[in-house]
Parts: sequence; structure tokens; C-alpha cells
Amino acid sequence: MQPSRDSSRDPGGPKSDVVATAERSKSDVIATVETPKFVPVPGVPPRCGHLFVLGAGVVGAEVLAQATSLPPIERGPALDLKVVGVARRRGGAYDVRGFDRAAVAHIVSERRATAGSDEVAPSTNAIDFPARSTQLEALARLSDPVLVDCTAADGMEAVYEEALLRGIHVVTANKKALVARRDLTDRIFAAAAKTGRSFRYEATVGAGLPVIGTLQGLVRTGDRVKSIECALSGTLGYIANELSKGVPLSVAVATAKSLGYTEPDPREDLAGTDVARKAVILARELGIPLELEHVTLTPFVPQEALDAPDLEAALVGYDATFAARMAELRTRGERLVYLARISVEGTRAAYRCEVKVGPVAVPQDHPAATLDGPTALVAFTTERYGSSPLVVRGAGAGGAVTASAVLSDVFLTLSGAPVSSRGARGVAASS
Ligand SMILES: NC(=O)C1=CN([C@@H]2O[C@H](COP(=O)(O)OP(=O)(O)OC[C@H]3O[C@@H](n4cnc5c(N)ncnc54)[C@H](OP(=O)(O)O)[C@@H]3O)[C@@H](O)[C@H]2O)C=CC1
Ligand SMILES: N[C@@H](CC=O)C(=O)O
Repeated sequence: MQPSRDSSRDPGGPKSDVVATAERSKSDVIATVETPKFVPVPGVPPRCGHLFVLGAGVVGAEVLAQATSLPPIERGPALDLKVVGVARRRGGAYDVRGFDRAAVAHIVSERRATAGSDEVAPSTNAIDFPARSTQLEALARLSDPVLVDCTAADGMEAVYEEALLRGIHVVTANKKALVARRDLTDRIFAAAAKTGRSFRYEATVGAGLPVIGTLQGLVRTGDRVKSIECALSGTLGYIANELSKGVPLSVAVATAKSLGYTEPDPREDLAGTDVARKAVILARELGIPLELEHVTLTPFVPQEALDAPDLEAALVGYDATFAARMAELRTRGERLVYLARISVEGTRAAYRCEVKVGPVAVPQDHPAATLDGPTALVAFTTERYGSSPLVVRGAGAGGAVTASAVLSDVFLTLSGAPVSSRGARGVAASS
């Protein structure tokens, strides 16, 4: 049941903020804004989302930690979360009563304690969490069930479709199902439409940054997107910065991994595949039926390094090459950045879309040259944002920021915000 937002049932009434701060300093009172305060209605339990989290790594562990230590609700509808399931490669746990912070910390630390050599060779097989159908069936019986995917598993299209058809909402940080063959991805959206359940994926592009939501807002309001230029790899942004400070390539990659910026397999970052996936997700939001193989992709490091069985050793072999390249760029007053550009020309009926992803040397005053650490930047040039693009910028990788985007998606889901019908009018709304 939806909690009431009836402030008249608050004994303090709409001015309760002022009453609540009356004993604080004078400046506190002056700064107080008189907004209605929504308090839980006695006898009406908060609406509670039941989460089943797949993956307890960098992102999953943070999702679990944040979901089990939510700040008290002061304003807005009372929404609560209960983590009832966690699944990893090495098994999982399910308890309909929910896990508290200590229990999820135990589940996460168990993973770390038992992490063995296979941690460096992450499985990307289709996820097969124990008795999947039985667990989805159990989850579907709870109120507001949400499946949260924090793995990098392949083949999740079928899992999302099954969950949605069972009436379970899906929130994902995993890009792979969104860039599967278009007909397979479409089945996910069709299942969501059929059951009226929500499928959200803000964390897949730009981690915690509001990239998908911003683009959906432009598309939904009839703007016409002409190009999207972006530095979308927190990992490659971080590595390029480190290189410019004289840090060897192999060290910068190892540090990016230890900081939780890379994909489980850093080859996916270094090959540019991760950025290509993000570009495809954005293009598909525009209604363009793009497949990964349509992206013109240049890797960040040579293909031979990516093909080597021992990536770390292979990267050491390129340390000197990259150092020399950086020195040369410095003398030219340029910076190395890794960019994606999606450009769309023409009308909705007849358009041309080009997607290019690769390393670029840019002058020091280029917006992407000013990015620090794992910062990402996305610039939307549209009919409305013609001379001054709409820019989204901030940390583009890392567990904490990504987890907050995942949980924001969960809260949007629970608050019943309308779900996107992807790519409806983006290409040329005005044509
Ligand atoms: N790190 C970041 O900054 C961001 C990451 N993402 C995305 O989030 C996802 C997770 O990334 P991250 O947390 O860094 O990765 P990790 O490698 O740290 O964690 C992955 C987790 O998924 C589990 N897992 C992997 N494969 C399977 C499988 N086939 N079946 C069941 N469980 C599986 C692992 O199990 P086990 O614990 O047993 O090893 C692990 O708990 C990825 O899809 C990534 O692209 C999105 C935005 C930003
Ligand atoms: N490995 C990715 C993480 C977010 O998607 C990146 O570095 O951007």
C-alpha cells in the first residue's frame, strides 16, 4: 500500500520544520524553509522493496551496504528496502526476513576471504544462481520485488525477461544485456511493457552520473539529438591521467583495478569494448538499432597486449612505448583522452548515425583534457542545446557512486515513476 503524504496528520502541521529547529541557533531558524514535512502515518507501514542482489563485488557490496544503512526518511513517501537475496558465482543466500548490515557484511567478506585465483579470470557465463526459477518465484511473491544485477555476466537478457514476466522489477549496472542483439534486448522491454514492471539501467553509462535519465528527458520532450561526445571510461580517464604524470602503463592499470574502476576483466576497458557498449546503449536510447559491430573502435592498448595470456606482463612490455608517446604529446601541448562520439544526421525517416570510439590527442584546453582521475564527461548537442551543449560531468567509475545510481533506480521504481519506452522519438523528433 502507498503511504499517505498527508501533512495534516502531522501534529506539527506544515510549520513543523520551524518548530523542530526552534531550539537551534538563530541562523538555523532563519535558514529554515517552510515546506510540508511528510512523516510516516501511524499504522501505515512504509512501502518496502524486496531486493535480490546478483553480485557482491565492487558494486554489489556497496549496493548491499547502502541498502542496509539508509538514512532515516524525513521527506517524501516512506519507502524502505529489504535485502532478501544475494547471489554470487560461489553461491548465495536467501532469507525472506531480510539481511541486516552485519549479515550482508558477512556475505561480502566471505567472498573476499574465499577469493581465489579465479578472481583474476572472471566468469562471464550466463548467470545460473542456485535454483533460479525457484528463487524468482519466491521473490515474485513478495511486495515490490526487485532483481538487482551487479554482475558482469553474459546472457542476462533471459534472466531479466523471466523476472519481468514474473512481475519482478529489474535494475541493472551490467551493460551486457542492453547491448545484446537488438531483438534479444527488445524482449526485455517487451516483457516490462507486458507486465507493467520497471526495467532501469542508469548505472550502465557514467556509473552514478545522470546520463540515461538526462537523455531520456531530452528525447521524451521532443528535442533532437545531433551528437553525443563523451569521455565515458572512468578507468581510461584515470589511466591517461596517471600516464601524463609519468606513471608506467602497467602500474596505472593495476591501480585502476585496485580502486574498483575497471571491469572485472580490465581487458574490456583497455580494448574500448566497455566504452563501445555505453555508446551503443546511448544510441539505442535514440531509437537507433545499432549493434556493437557497427561501432568504429580503436583500442586504448595494442591488440597484441589484449591477446596475451598474461595481460600484466604484456602491459609491462608497453610501458616504454606509452611513456615515449606521453612525452611527445607533452611537447605538443596535448593530452591523451579516450572519447566516444555518436553523431546523427538526417531525419527520422532517413538518418545516418556514426559511432566512433578511440584514443585521441586533444589540446590542453579541450573539455576532456581537464578531466581528473576517473572523471567522465558527456556533452549532448541537440536542437535546443545547439551552441552550448548540455554537459554531465563527474566521477564515472567506482563502487560508491555506481551503487547510489543503482539504488536511485530502485527508489524510482518503487515510487512508481513512469518507465521509459526506449528510443521512441529521439532521432529526429522535429522531422
Ligand atoms: N566498477 C564500476 O565502477 C562500475 C561497474 N559497473 C558494472 O557493474 C558490474 C559489476 O562490476 P564490479 O562490481 O566492478 O565487478 P566485480 O568483479 O567486483 O563483481 C562482480 C560480482 O558478480 C559476481 N558474478 C560474476 N559473474 C557471475 C555469474 N556468472 N554468476 C553469478 N555471479 C557472478 C561475482 O561473484 P563472486 O563474488 O563469487 O566473485 C562478483 O560478486 C559490471 O557489469 C560492471 O560493468 C557499472 C558502472 C561502474
Ligand atoms: N569500467 C568502467 C566502469 C563503469 O562502467 C569504467 O571505467 O568506466
